[in-house]
Amino acid sequence: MAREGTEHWPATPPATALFADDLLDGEVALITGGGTGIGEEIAVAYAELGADVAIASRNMDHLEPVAERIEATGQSACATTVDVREMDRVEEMVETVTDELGDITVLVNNAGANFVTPTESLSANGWRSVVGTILDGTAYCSMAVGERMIEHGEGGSIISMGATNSVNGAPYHAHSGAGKAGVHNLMQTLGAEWAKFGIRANTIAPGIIETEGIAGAVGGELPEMLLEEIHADRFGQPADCVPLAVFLASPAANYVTGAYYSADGGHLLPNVPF
Ligand SMILES: CCC/C=C/C(=O)SCCNC(=O)CCNC(=O)[C@H](O)C(C)(C)COP(=O)([O-])OP(=O)([O-])OC[C@H]1O[C@@H](n2cnc3c(N)ncnc32)[C@H](O)[C@@H]1OP(=O)([O-])[O-]
Ligand SMILES: NC(=O)C1=CN([C@@H]2O[C@H](COP(=O)(O)OP(=O)(O)OC[C@H]3O[C@@H](n4cnc5c(N)ncnc54)[C@H](OP(=O)(O)O)[C@@H]3O)[C@@H](O)[C@H]2O)C=CC1
Repeated sequence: MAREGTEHWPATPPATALFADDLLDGEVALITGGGTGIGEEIAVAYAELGADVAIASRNMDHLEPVAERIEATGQSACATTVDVREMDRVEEMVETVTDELGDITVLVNNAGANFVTPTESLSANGWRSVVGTILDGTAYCSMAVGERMIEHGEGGSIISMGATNSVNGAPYHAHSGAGKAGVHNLMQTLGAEWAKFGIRANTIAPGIIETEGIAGAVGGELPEMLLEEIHADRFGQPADCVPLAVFLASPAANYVTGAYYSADGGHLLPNVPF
């Protein structure tokens, strides 16, 4: 089974082959969870298109190599540790990024957590660990960055990673699905409330994207049987999520807020005729 691309569902080309190379000139982007998986792809693509890029997560070992990739494009990088579940740490992160790179104009709430478990086996701490990262983390980062965007007075773009598991519910994803549903609702609220400040807030919902994170979440390899539910007949790659993230950060999306875009190869579309 081809994973990178198939005849009818080819791999998504690199951002530099799709967008003008100065599209994000002058932007300062902060990407939480930017040291791995989808966040890493977005971080490097933003830098290749002219943005200065900050990346933040709990483990500096994840961040340093990506900071080097960002700097290799000629843009400035900032790598700083944070646990997005703690508001004080989030405030420190925003302070550090602003001091090092200037006012943040694009926030990507990409830090995420998941593990697949029967709900009857989920402990309160397990619930908090995932919902805290997904929903509290997205809220804390949006509030801390949004406050500064409002003060700065030049608008901005907030992009959050949702997930298709939040749309219809998904067995064994109680914490993740509920948290991601909250993320989309939060982006809609911020899109409405902060429109008067020129701040846009949108959600990208990846389907099943092959990353080490999801492999860990399902306890190993993605089961091949999942492909039966995906019309594209391949799992997604991190690069499949990048064009939406570039679009939403760019002036091409100047009239787009509160929107929800899936990149899922048709995963949510019915596959039976009834
Ligand atoms: C369609 C796909 C949708 C979305 C996909 C993605 O997001 S892919 C991206 C995915 N990427 C990532 O997930 C990357 C980030 N993920 C992580 O850092 C960890 O996986 C984390 C989410 C557990 C948080 O770590 P941490 O150090 O903060 O926490 P901790 O280790 O201290 O555990 C806290 C509690 O959770 C419990 N628990 C844990 N595992 C299981 C399990 N399998 N089963 C049951 N329970 C489990 C653990 O027992 C404890 O509860 P207890 O015993 O005290 O009552
Ligand atoms: N892969 C998939 O199929 C799907 C992914 N998504 C979402 O896409 C996003 C990226 O996922 P993906 O790239 O697959 O997975 P990864 O596990 O690679 O990415 C998650 C990132 O979040 C960081 N992170 C986790 N917890 C925290 C925390 N408490 N504070 C700060 N950073 C944290 C991790 O870094 P560190 O360990 O250094 O803290 C890591 O870089 C997530 O929001 C995920 O929920 C949604 C649907 C499907």
